[in-house]
Amino acid sequence: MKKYVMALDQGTTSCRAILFNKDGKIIAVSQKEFTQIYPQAGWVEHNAIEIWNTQLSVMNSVLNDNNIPAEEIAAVGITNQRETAVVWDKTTGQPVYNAIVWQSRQTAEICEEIKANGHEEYIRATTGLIVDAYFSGTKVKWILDNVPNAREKAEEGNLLFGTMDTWLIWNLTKGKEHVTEYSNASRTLMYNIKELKWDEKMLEILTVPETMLPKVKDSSFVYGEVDASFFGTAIPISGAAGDQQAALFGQACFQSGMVKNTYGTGCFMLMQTGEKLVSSKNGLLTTIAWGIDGKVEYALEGSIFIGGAVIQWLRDELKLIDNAKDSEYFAMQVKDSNGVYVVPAFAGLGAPYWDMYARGTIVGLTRGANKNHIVRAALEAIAYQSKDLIGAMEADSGIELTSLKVDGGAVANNFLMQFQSDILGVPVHRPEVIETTALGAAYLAGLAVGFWDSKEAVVESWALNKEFTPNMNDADRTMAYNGWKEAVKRSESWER
Ligand SMILES: Nc1ncnc2c1ncn2[C@@H]1O[C@H](COP(=O)(O)OP(=O)(O)O)[C@@H](O)[C@H]1O
Ligand SMILES: O=P(O)(O)OC[C@H](O)CO
Repeated sequence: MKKYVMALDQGTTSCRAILFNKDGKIIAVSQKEFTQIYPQAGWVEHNAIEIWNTQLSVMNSVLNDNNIPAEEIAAVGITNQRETAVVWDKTTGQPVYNAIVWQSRQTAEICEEIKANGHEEYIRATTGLIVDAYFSGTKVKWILDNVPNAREKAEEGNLLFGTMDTWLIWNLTKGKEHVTEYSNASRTLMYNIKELKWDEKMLEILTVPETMLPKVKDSSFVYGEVDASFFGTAIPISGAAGDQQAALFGQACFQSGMVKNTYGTGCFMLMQTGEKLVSSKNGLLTTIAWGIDGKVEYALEGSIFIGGAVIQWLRDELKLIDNAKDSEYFAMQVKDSNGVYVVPAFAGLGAPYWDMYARGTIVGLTRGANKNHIVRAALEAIAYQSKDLIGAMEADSGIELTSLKVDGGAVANNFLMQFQSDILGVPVHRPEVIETTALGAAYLAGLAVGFWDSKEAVVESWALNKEFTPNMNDADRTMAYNGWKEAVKRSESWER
């Protein structure tokens, strides 16, 4: 009897396997971190084989540790860190280079060339994206240009490209399926989001042979089966989406104008715009939310590169805290940040600034500034960055935000949530299940195999955990936010 759907959440810092039951409740979780590789300042890479092994090991442990037979799994759904690009040899299955991570800035020069050649307008209109090292396309070009013999092999048709969904499906099906879906394709800089096909001109600009690219399918679709040799029985792989789009789905944002913000390593705010493709005039991205039954829906997105990662930095590099949770305690020891602002532009700045050369800074330090103020300012920075996006989103969509649905690991922090509500001036709604990314992937997979009948099941399973309401007057809000804008200016263009 099929009792569960297994969601694989292949995130920036860890792999998770999560089992959901029919009510959309979490039954079991297994999670494991993998290595972050920083070959040079501003570069971030992952070992794709380590990611595959880590993902497989958490799939095994979530079943074995909980005595759940694989026969009880109705389907596997995949959600993943987006844009991170891996290129591998299709005969050996070996990557020709590390996966280049979405945060990595090593393709900034390629981006400058593309801009100098006047392609920015075309790229925005065709892909919905901005010319920035963030997206997969320039990463693939970098690998082909820099790895010995890679371009030759690619032109002979021997190399394959994939984002992490594609890489996992290829491995889970033992090399039978080279496939992706709409939401991940829309982050590659190579996909035409209007005509729904790989874009010839983009492939020319990026010098990427089309033979490397996966087939693009619906987000709720049986792509293939987990090979029976892994768990003793074959399991359909029947849903996939980039993690931010999966979270939008898991938050049941099915009507135009609904917004969610996910606070993980980065911080990503998405507004669902239905079948309408809204072009941003304010530094947001246009992206595909998902494709179901051949029908594609769109979203507007504000992408912040460093969200919860600033808290990891306080823990791992500055050693100000022992664990992420402690940040709430220290922030609450002081009544404000004492004029201190942390701008965590460690990987440049994403929306709405799009500055590949910005770098992190702390401003406003005085003799009275202490550890608590810095911890508090780091948390506040996550909320300020999110506020930067709201104005842009309201202007682009013509819809005024009246509340915000949140999810992701960092929303466990009550101080952060309260400050977010204060600085936005609207209520913040935290759901019972904050793993909405995995939940979205589970639903996409379960819908394709009839485990759930319709999207209504997602709406029914959504439950409020806590509402945070604004408790700051307008003058204080304006003053605090103006300080943030000044601080951001100090970080801009630094590396240039
Ligand atoms: N209580 C907390 N307060 C602040 N940040 C937190 C807290 N718990 C987790 N985080 C941050 O949230 C991030 C983990 O969230 P998660 O959704 O698991 O991220 P991802 O999917 O990107 O790996 C980490 O960057 C961590 O520092
Ligand atoms: O690993 P996360 O959850 O911060 O998500 C990364 C994003 O998908 C990058 O675009």
